[in-house]
Amino acid sequence: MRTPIIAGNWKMFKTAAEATAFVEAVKGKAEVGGVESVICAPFTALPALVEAVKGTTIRVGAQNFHWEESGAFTGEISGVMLQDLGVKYVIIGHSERRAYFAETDETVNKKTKAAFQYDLIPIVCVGEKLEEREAGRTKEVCKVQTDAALEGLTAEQAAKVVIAYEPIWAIGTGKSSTAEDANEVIGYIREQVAAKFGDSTAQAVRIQYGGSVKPANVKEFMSQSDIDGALVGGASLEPNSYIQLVEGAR
Ligand SMILES: O=C(CO)COP(=O)(O)O
Repeated sequence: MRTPIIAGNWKMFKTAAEATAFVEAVKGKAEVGGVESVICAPFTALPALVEAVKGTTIRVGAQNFHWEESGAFTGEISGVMLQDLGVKYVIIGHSERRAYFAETDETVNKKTKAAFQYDLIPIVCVGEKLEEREAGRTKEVCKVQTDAALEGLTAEQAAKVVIAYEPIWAIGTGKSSTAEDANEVIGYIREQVAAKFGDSTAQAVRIQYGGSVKPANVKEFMSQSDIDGALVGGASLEPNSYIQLVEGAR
């Protein structure tokens, strides 16, 4: 049995004070037995967030990091720094980072491997652009990105990775994939994990759907056989909406 995981990706929203106020509002509510609840915040809000979630089951994630432990990398944050704060998850290879910040399959792989050195659970994002979907290349793109991200991991590490399937055309557009389509692609991604690491690893890996998930549609996605949770942008920013997302994953 895979534990469902709802992760809010706050992107470039919320100050430290706003993050603390958010946790005060969702405490005890966005905590549902059998569902993992993770908030991925901007770096500057992480210390406040780690403090605020103490005594709750909510976990804290970052949205990026550098694979080197330290060095002359101006503006970067390393895994050991996140670990030091008490951060438990990190989003890797979000399509916005691939599109605007030169993230590649290679850097995604370096970061995915590095995450395990610092006890960070990677949430690895894959997904196709609109023109790739229209050209019938969705599965091919997801296979290439998944294979590249997981290259060089042990089966034991791969089993702990969370993969987020986020069709790029569905992000922030209000146009979500149908639950059936998302389930088909996610099932295919699981097959790729099985081909690389074996069946038991593939059965353990959690694969989320992301792209315009909201309280009104989360249950539909969660009712699908291969969808183990959601990575949510816009609808994770408001406390009541976030609570409903976590409740919807039960
Ligand atoms: O990019 C996303 C989560 O990482 C999805 O964003 P939206 O939920 O705002 O579509």
